[in-house]
Amino acid sequence: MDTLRIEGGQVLRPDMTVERADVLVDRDDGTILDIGTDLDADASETLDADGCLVMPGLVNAHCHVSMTLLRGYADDKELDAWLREDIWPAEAALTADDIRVGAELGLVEMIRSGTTTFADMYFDVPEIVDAVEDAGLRARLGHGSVTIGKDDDDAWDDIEESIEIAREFDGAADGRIRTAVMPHSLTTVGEKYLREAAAEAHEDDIPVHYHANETTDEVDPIVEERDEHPLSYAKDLGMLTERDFIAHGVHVDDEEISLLAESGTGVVHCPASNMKLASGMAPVQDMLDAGVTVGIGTDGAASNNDLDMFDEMRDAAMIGKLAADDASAVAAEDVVRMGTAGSADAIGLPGGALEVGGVADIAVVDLDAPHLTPANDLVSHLAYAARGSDVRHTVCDGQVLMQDREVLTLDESSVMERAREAVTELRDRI
Ligand SMILES: CSC[C@H]1O[C@@H](n2cnc3c(O)ncnc32)[C@H](O)[C@@H]1O
Ligand SMILES: [Zn+2]
Repeated sequence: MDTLRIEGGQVLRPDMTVERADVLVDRDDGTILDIGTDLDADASETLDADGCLVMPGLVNAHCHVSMTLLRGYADDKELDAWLREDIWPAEAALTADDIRVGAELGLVEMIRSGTTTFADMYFDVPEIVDAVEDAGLRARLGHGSVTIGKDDDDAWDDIEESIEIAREFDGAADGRIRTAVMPHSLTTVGEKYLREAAAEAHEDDIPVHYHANETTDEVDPIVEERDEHPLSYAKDLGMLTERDFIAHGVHVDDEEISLLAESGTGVVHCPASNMKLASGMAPVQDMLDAGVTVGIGTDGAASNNDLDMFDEMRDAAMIGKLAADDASAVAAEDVVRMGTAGSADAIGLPGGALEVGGVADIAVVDLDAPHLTPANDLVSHLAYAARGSDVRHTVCDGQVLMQDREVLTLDESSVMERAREAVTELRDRI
């Protein structure tokens, strides 16, 4: 058997306790064989975790990974103006090669900061599939459809593309890639298209993922036109089921929180994007109290402006307290759980916890840094003090993606060089 032993570290267990232990991984099937102090001495390969915390790989539950190319391209605007005046015109000029190199750049950033799994909505999805296959991460990918501003034929083509992509690539990369049908939002996709997309997705047991209740500009027109709140509309459309998950969920009222809890629909909280675009403060503690499955996502690098899930957990804790007007709200344990198991549950992928028989998706965090000293409480450090750059090794599906801060699956400097060139040419085209 081909095995990997991560040795000498402290391990974060699913109940948020930390204990001294080694982790033994079966690299043939990518699962955890054992966790303990007396493990079989021989392993095919070892990773040193002395002075480190071994934790589940982080799960970025909502992203547009190729938007790394638009990092810093347009800042300091609210969502609608940002999308219409800057982002959508720039995206119209992106080529398939741009999408590929933007995805690779984002995947390098994720691997470097301990993210092993992500969910992504974009276009030219086959390029993203290839990049994920090479990089070795786990992902739920989908084509984002928009129908406003399109004639009926073009609108149906876009919806059909989302369904076809979801069917074609589900199970790709030895099962590491799963898919979803991804209509962009409840206001940018028309009612009949949403209904059909959800029905077709669910017929094949494929989830639906969309932006919802992100800004008041998005909520108010639905309430005015339909006399119901967006998530009640989504329920009528068949888009609020246990396998589905929404991004943002900022402006949700109590009734909508109950709908989310009853249906089991996941919510991906995107605190940095919500702050940067001044979209609002999501009632995260209320959602947790109601039993909603809440994960965390970075959103794209153009509204964040990085893909570091440690940053995101810290932001989630900070804004969660502000939103609840309660310093005990959205506590350290809560955000670490949301950035790992909560996200994995929301997007319906394995991972998010280190347990025997579970997938070997692991981040090893180097604690030997001034900002992580002293080690009073390691869960507190993960939530409030650690940074993506503290990650020393990243493992996904039993494969080592980064060892001693060297990314093994992608050529980092070549990716960065190609990304710079792509953006020089892109800016000429826009
Ligand atoms: C049609 S593919 C996905 C689409 O979503 C855009 N996008 C990026 N961030 C956000 C956000 O916070 N809310 C809504 N839409 C967003 C992205 O630029 C793509 O066009
Ligand atoms: Zn988004």
